[in-house]
Amino acid sequence: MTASIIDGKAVAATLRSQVAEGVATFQAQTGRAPGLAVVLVGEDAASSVYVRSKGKATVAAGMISVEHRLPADAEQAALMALVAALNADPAIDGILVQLPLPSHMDAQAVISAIDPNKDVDGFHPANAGRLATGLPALVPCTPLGCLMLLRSVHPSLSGLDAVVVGRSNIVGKPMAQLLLGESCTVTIAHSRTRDLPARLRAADIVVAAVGIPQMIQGDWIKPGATVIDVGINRTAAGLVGDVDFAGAVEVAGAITPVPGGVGPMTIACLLRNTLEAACRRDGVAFPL
Ligand SMILES: Nc1nc(=O)c2c([nH]1)NC[C@@H]1CN(c3ccc(C(=O)N[C@@H](CCC(=O)O)C(=O)O)cc3)C=[N+]21
Repeated sequence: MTASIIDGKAVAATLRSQVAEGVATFQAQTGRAPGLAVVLVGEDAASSVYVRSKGKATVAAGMISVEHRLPADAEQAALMALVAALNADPAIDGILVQLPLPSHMDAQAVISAIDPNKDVDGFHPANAGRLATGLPALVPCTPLGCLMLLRSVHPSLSGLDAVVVGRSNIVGKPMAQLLLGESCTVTIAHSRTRDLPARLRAADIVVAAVGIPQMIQGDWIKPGATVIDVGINRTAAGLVGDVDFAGAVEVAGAITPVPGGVGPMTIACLLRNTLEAACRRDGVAFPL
């Protein structure tokens, strides 16, 4: 069996055009465009890749894109002051502080300082708690994008066995919450999990978010399973995921490529979340 390739670029393009339509309606209703502020502290390779595509996509969707750069040695207080100013800025609907932050900064304190209503990353404890309790929340972009890709393969996920590999606050934990909300039976595996291959061989859905290049082998995949690869690892061989694609594509039913899978969905979902935050702030209907 050879898996079908899930075209994240195409699904993301559709979502982006839906967001652009929603932005036009929002502008007609409110007389303004949604605004997204991205804050970068220092230089990080992954963050720079992300920011390049994101700025273009924000403007293409008809939104206002604002970028703030602080030097790598900036004081925490300077970043906190910037976040406070963006919280108070009526033209800004979404605030994204690029992670990772330099090690002298307290990332959790910064995330907690963002107005939860402008937290388009969905990383604020208020949004994490709302997601976990089933309340309306801004949902982290990467897991939301993964869910949309899964839905493009499985109109219903109810009762399926899902294994999320990775337990980060950014991907693994919110991904597990979303899958639970879809009535999957969810396992979160991580570096201390015993016999990961055996657990994966029982999984209808695998979401790989470990950050180890090509760690998950093809013969760990259940025949016909759907594999979502969140990994973006730069290696000598180029950009690779957390899954050994060449092996897994021979066994899986459907699989995301790297690049062209989850990455483009993360950016499209960021635009979606920015429109959602703007609609909520202005009390107009969110069309998506
Ligand atoms: N607060 C915060 N939120 C984030 O969401 C966040 C962050 N910080 N820090 C950095 C990481 C990284 N990230 C990516 C998103 C999309 C692609 C992406 O679109 N990748 C394309 C192209 C990759 C390429 O060609 O280099 C692809 O996978 O097809 C990559 C990386 C978001 N991040």
